Amino acid sequence: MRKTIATVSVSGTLAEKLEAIAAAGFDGVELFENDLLACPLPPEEIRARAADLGLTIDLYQPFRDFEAVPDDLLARNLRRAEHKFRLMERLGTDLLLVCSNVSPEAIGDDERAAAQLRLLAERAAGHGVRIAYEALAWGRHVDEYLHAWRLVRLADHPGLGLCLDSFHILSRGSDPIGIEAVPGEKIFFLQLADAPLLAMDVLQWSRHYRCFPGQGTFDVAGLVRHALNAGYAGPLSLEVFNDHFRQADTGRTARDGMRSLLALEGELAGTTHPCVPTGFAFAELADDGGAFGEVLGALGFTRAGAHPRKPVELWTQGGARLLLNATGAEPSLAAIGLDGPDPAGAVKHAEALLSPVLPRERAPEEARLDAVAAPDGTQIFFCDDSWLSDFPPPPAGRSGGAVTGIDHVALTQPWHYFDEAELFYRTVLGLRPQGSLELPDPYGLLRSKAMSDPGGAVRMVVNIAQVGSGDVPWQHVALACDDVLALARRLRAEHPGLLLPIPANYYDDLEARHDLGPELRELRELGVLYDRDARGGEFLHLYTVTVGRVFFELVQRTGGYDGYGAGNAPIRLAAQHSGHRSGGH
Ligand SMILES: O=C(O)c1ccc(O)c(O)c1
Ligand SMILES: [Mg+2]
Repeated sequence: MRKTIATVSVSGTLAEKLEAIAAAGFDGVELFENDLLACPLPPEEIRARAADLGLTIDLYQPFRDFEAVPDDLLARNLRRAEHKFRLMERLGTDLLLVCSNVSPEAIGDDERAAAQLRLLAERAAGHGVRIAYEALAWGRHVDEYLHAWRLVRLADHPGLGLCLDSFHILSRGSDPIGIEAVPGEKIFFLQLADAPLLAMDVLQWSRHYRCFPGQGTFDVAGLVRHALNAGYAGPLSLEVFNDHFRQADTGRTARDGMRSLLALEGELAGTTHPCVPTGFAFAELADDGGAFGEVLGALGFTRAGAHPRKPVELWTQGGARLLLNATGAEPSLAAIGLDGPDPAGAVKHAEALLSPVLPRERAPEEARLDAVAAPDGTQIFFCDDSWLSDFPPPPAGRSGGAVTGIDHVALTQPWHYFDEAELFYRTVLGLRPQGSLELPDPYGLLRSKAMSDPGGAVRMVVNIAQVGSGDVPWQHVALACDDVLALARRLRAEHPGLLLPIPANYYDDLEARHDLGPELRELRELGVLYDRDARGGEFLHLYTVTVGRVFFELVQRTGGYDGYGAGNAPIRLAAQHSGHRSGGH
């Protein structure tokens, strides 16, 4: 299907927007009036610029507060419209979006509204222009798409049809099934936006929080399916008003929009995700050649081998595999390896969704591994077992340590790319969002979203870099343990400075909330955090101090616990900040 996007959806000047939109592969744009008014180029030149870039101008918008007005106002509104029609001729576009009247002067009279819309369509036809009428969710009298359709039917003019906008329909909880009753040729345009579920006035919600399909909670694909069933054959057009998108990189947002439409098309075609990962193959830590060794040794990891030609070491414990890559960089989490049934297919899928595929020679070892860059720059490798053969076989026998594998990894996104990250993990890796949280930090608020495969084998937590709190871009690797208390006991005895201290107040409160009995004393002594879910599943966890940007979490899940101890995160954040500050930062 043709893919278009409203110019309001991305940042920049109109010239920058058009360039980025074309580069992302869109076929055309909805030209937003403000972008035109603020543009120094005459309409003919905008038209030529778009054409040079291979873009059509599919629609001009919005035209406001036209219908259902007193007669004297109608004359003025028609004069305003005439000006738009002439402008549209110069722009070479033939579809004008008219949104339902929000003015207090509008009259709640369908006959009047329809007659005036018909008149508008007649005048427009004289300029080769058609009218797409859209019900805004906050329209004065028309705020529902089926009401708009009644007016269009009543007006009965071939140049008058509907503009359907998924936000206005789904934000009000209207059932989109009614779209199927509209003849496809009367749906002149289809605008798509998703949104997070927020309890607020629809106008504020629409103007600030819209996002691309797949980034929110609406079933946008389901709505599109109804439009296609009705016979709609026009473009799929993104129309997003979003405070973050207005500040983000233009090209990046445009590519993200295209990724969203490609994924939506895949959903419509019923293609299931080809390559959901089945587990963590490894996490790769970059350091300056020794920063992590001491911590990993203390945690019970063994250095299983070194790469014959690269400064990369493999450290293992149980099923957890960590690669230490002496790049000379600040200690950080550089890459994640994911196991899956079809690594080559996974890369092809990622590439089709516009993920940057990283050059082969940047693979951490010789096996033919492909990687793509996640939105925060972390390399994601798609693996089978072959990479292990680059290392000498690990020593036989179990290490006897408490760590059994990697439970989850947490990455930090720049705050204006949070939605991009969610879409990436959803569509490229096939993970599902588990929940979104806002966690208090001593110096700000941390937004956090957990994503997981259906079986919980691959869990990723996406955090937003904190604004106004010193911008600490921490990342962490959480290691699953079979006896976290035993490990904590050993670490407290042998490496007293390694673990993050937890305040006594936390345990006093824990005692009040849960009847933990003697276990509480042990948690308190060992500085282990605790959480319990509604079904009695339990989570015990603790943290190491931070090395560069990275810290380790040690976790133990029992009874089907599926969360991340979110209630404890503020305690951890405060402890980390105080460590940083007393540490001379
Ligand atoms: O917020 C608005 O005013 C507005 C304008 C045009 C649209 O197509 C829309 O969905 C909203
Ligand atoms: Mg709209």
